[in-house]
Amino acid sequence: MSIRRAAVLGAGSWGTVFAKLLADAGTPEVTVWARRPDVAEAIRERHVNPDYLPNTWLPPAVTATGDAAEAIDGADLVVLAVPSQTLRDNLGAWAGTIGSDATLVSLMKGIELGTLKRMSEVIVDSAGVEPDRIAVVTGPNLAPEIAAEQPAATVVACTDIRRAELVQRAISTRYLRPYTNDDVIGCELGGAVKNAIALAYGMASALGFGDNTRATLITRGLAETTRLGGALGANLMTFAGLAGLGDLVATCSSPLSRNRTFGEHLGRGETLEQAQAATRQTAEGVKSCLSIRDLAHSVGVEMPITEQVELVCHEGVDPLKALAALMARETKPERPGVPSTGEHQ
Ligand SMILES: NC(=O)C1=CN([C@@H]2O[C@H](COP(=O)(O)OP(=O)(O)OC[C@H]3O[C@@H](n4cnc5c(N)ncnc54)[C@H](O)[C@@H]3O)[C@@H](O)[C@H]2O)C=CC1
Ligand SMILES: O=C(CO)COP(=O)(O)O
Repeated sequence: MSIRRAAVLGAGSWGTVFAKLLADAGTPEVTVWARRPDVAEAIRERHVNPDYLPNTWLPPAVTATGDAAEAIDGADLVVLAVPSQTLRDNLGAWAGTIGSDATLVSLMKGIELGTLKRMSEVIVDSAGVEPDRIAVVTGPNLAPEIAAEQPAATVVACTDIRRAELVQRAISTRYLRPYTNDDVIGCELGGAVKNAIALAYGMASALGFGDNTRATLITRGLAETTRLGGALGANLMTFAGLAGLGDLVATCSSPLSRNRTFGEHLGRGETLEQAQAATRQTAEGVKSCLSIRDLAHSVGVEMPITEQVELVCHEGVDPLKALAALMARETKPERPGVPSTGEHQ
């Protein structure tokens, strides 16, 4: 079985590149929903998204509309590519038009404020679909690099292996190699938390700290992600894979990352508002650091880097002071509570 018609809801960086990917992998009809009619028209008429990817030509199979119902009509694959914090409202308006056996794909990397839900949980709530119909695509996938067809890998996480394999086939190209994974919780947490850690990494970079500091942030960032995952029922091995370490390293090390770039602005002493004005792009970690911190508190897990990122972003704490607070924490074993032998070694 293969996808005949796909809808991609959201014409930002990743949504647009994902539409190209589906077309390159052989989906005959891919319709993008763009919020702005001029963006829909440019994609439809000129096969380019001038705002986000002006230098990427979109294949003929990709078209666009400003009417979400038109994009969704008859689609057997519905891809959600909007900011995490607007998903519930967006999907609430679209849910009734989604086919009863369509597979939903989540590209979002965030945790909802207030409900503390992962994106697939928000989809279940607002579209009223069973979790088995939702596949999460996540991994080290900076949109501009995938647009340029640079080789990369990704993960398709779904509890229904048949649907995971369907999506895997639908995005498998000579430049993207998708792996399946049944650990939806771990894959979504990896994608959401790495954005908060990339903010810290950006701050440290702008403050002039070198590779020891950066490697420490990546490694301890992964440790706190894994702790949260363990408490929420994820498979801990997921965090050593593409959706965990892979995405964390790509996002922290890339100047293309919006989260890292946002962190650099904060590290240079800008306020949240100044950094927002300077970047004008979605940096998911800025809001999700709040919900991730609250989620961690709700299950009694410590996430010191995420907590300090939240303090810098939302309480105006000086990034240098945040770093000093991390360094002054009580000393402890590297893996507290993990036995010296056993499955987690
Ligand atoms: N850009 C990237 O390299 C990657 C992004 N992601 C994730 O994919 C998700 C979407 O990312 P992008 O496409 O890059 O986002 P983006 O910010 O570039 O685009 C978001 C799209 O959603 C639309 N939208 C709909 N309702 C909106 C509202 N109420 N407020 C603001 N925008 C609204 C915007 O018009 C825009 O077309 C995010 O969760 C991001 O973390 C995941 C992998 C790679
Ligand atoms: O998720 C991403 C890469 O996998 C994109 O990261 P940014 O949102 O920080 O650009």
